[in-house]
Amino acid sequence: MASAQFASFKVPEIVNEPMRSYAPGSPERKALQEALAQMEKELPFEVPCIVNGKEVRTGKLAKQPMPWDHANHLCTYHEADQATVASAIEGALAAKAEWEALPWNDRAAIFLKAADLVSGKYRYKLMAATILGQGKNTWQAEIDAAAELSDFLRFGVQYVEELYSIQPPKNSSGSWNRVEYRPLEGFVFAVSPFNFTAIGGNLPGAPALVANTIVWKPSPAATYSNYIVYKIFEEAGIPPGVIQFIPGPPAEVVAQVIAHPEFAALHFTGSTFVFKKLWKDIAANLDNYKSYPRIVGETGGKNFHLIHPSAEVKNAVLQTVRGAFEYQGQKCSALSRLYVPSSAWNGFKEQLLTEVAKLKVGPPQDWTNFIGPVIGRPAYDKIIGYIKKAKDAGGEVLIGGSGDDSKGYFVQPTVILTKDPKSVTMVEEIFGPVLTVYVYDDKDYEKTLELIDTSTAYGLTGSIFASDRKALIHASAKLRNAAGNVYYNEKCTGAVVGQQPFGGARASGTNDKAGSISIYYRFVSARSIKENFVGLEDFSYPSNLV
Ligand SMILES: NC(=O)c1ccc[n+]([C@@H]2O[C@H](COP(=O)([O-])OP(=O)(O)OC[C@H]3O[C@@H](n4cnc5c(N)ncnc54)[C@H](O)[C@@H]3O)[C@@H](O)[C@H]2O)c1
Ligand SMILES: N[C@@H](CCC=O)C(=O)O
Repeated sequence: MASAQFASFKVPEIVNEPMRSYAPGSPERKALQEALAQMEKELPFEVPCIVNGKEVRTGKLAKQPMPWDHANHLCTYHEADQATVASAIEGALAAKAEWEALPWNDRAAIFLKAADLVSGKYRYKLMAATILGQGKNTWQAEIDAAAELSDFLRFGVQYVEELYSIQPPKNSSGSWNRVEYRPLEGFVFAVSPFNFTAIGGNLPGAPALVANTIVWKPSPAATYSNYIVYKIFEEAGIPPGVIQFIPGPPAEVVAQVIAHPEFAALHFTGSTFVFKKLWKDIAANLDNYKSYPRIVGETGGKNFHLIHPSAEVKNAVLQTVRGAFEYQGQKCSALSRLYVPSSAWNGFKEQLLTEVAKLKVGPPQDWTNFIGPVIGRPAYDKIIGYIKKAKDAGGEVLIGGSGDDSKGYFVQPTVILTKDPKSVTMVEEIFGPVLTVYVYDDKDYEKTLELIDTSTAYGLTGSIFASDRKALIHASAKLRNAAGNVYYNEKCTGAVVGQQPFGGARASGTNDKAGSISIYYRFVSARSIKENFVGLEDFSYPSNLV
């Protein structure tokens, strides 16, 4: 039976998923409340591995504790053992031929349907899992699990449509040139972080959209929300084997997968330390691979706000509060070093401390809390340890500085004043609600630009606050390589798919820009095709004639 053929088609118009307000009395607040109550009543859930569309229960159990109530867990999950990992890889390779052969419009339709399931039928369930399991408040869960995830899926279709349409502009007479965007040979390995449910979906989703098959290891601290994402892919029509869901002990699972000869690409988001380790392990295994693996990794940050003397203080203060403390500073983009001119410091400080004092800390499902828990015991200890190190190095805690781990992992929003712009909390990624301030002498503005550029290994995000346009242009030029996402008079977090392609260079990653067309190039292997229409009459050239 002949299948439908489209030489060309138009994908539906893609727009950003509108954010819902969750204001008191709104239908979305009621729906989310119901989803949370239902989930709290039914937990803990049991999560299997999924290989070739079938649930695998290895019996090797691990828990995803809830960070606001660590005595209880959201789910128990079956950790992939060696046999499960091996069958996930073989199954992904076996599923490849049929997935590659599926017409593009059908693949696109599956992802558009997945987006609608995220933003519709499963919106509140996904948000509830992100709130209870990853400790996001409602607004942060809406940004992530509802809006960003559906945006990744929908805009992805638009970007791949654009990519496939990039064709050679010229043809010699009697011939026709085309470029075919093949998926990579082998399978793609997605390793995702805890802090964004959307990134969990995008790491396997983006390479699958361009016809790769994927082995996906989610973060242990985001297992349940990521499992729901997997089930959404399945309901949307992604065939068995195309995405293999294998939670498990990170180091063991990852080592086994990247040792496979058909490992074709790593799609990673997480810490710089782990990414560097994986890159070295892949390099050490290079002779065993069929192809050169593609390595895509978006990693840590040490993001800055630079306040110019001409900045509008109220806006700079409020953007600083959001940038540093939303989601407890657990965004790769979170603000953690602030540079304020001495001429503005007194007023700035007063407003900053007044606003920070208003931030309410507590369980994420309580509507009034701005700050929830940090993700777990290691994170809590690390953050408290950094506050101590900063104090030991002479830093002055202006507000916060303490935590309470008796029920959940709560750290008070903390502002530290330092006289040393290269002190530990000005240069190392903390990944918690800790902001360090360096007050620069106005006459040292140029030196401060140099400091911002050179004092950390990272290059992810940064913001410049100035009302003087010349100052903005100058600082932006000087800090050109200090951030892959730079903002003017706006906080350094909150990139939106389709609006600010996201990622940074230096130690922050390969800067392949999630949420843009460029990420898709990394997961295709182009083939140039030249077709000749006119046969040769003779092998010799005119210049051979005498
Ligand atoms: N640049 C970005 O776009 C971006 C986005 C989100 C998070 N991040 C970064 O991610 C980090 C926070 O996320 P995280 O705590 O989940 O990161 P992480 O590095 O601890 O974990 C990321 C993934 O790697 C796995 N992993 C951990 N240790 C491993 C090991 N030894 N061997 C193999 N795999 C291992 C984890 O299980 C997880 O799946 C921060 O550094 C943050 O800046 C970056
Ligand atoms: N894209 C998000 C950060 C993702 C990393 O954690 C932002 O721009 O705030």
